[in-house]
Amino acid sequence: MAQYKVVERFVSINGEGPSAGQLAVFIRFKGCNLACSYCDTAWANTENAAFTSMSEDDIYRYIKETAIKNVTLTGGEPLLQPAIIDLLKLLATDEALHVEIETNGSIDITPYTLMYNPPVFTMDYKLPGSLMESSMLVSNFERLTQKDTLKFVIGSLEDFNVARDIIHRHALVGKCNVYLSAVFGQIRLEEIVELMKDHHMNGVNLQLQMHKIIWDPNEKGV
Ligand SMILES: C[S@@+](CC[C@H](N)C(=O)[O-])C[C@H]1O[C@@H](n2cnc3c(N)ncnc32)[C@H](O)[C@@H]1O
Ligand SMILES: Nc1nc2[nH]cc(C(=O)O)c2c(=O)[nH]1
Ligand code: SF4
Ligand SMILES: [Mg+2]
Repeated sequence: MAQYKVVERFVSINGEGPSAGQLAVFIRFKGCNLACSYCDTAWANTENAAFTSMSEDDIYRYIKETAIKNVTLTGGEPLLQPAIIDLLKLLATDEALHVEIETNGSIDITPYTLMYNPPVFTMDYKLPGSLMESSMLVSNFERLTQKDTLKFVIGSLEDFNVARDIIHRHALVGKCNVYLSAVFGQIRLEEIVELMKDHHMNGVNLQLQMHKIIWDPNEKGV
């Protein structure tokens, strides 16, 4: 059975995305192919980050032990785990679970959208301030459905303008959820709201990272 590198696992309220405010069990995988300027989990992406090697069965057993229905797979970049499709297929057999995956927009999600009972995707589009925009795979937009979310993490006016242009050009509102989030501590939330008002951004959600409000923003495992 395949092994997965898990850097942390915990139960918390989901602070982000379409299930924000609900309890979720989090599995955070090691390693990422990008290096966003603002990454709040860069520690999980270093070569020497401590991890637990877990099989699909180990992960599934842990999830069931928590008795929590919502599962969030994150990282690092979860789609880099070589056998992630096997884990997703195992979790998909359990209709009682609601599985979400956070992915960075650089990896083709097609195989994971075509499977039986696919997970809910929150996919980032990395904006200029991340310094990772050139890695974005725009073809992924076509794979997102109404249950999925395309998310833009904004750190500047330039980021906002690029996000707005992409939302408009690809007619994303109505195709999937569209979320704007702030690079934590880098831009005032009022500024984003004013920009949303100025540009009549109907159907777009501003999301806060609730866990960074509830707990110390640098706290792990929450
Ligand atoms: C740590 S990433 C892991 C999943 C995947 N690698 C990705 O980037 O989507 C989870 C989410 O946290 C967001 N994030 C990371 N650092 C952040 C920060 N400093 N402020 C706001 N959001 C941040 C990412 O943009 C992403 O949406
Ligand atoms: N509470 C909490 N909710 C989250 N939603 C997405 C997270 C992530 O790091 O992907 C996250 C996280 O790290 N903590
Ligand atoms: S893609 Fe996600 S995990 Fe990777 S560096 Fe960017 S925010 Fe961090
Ligand atoms: Mg996080």
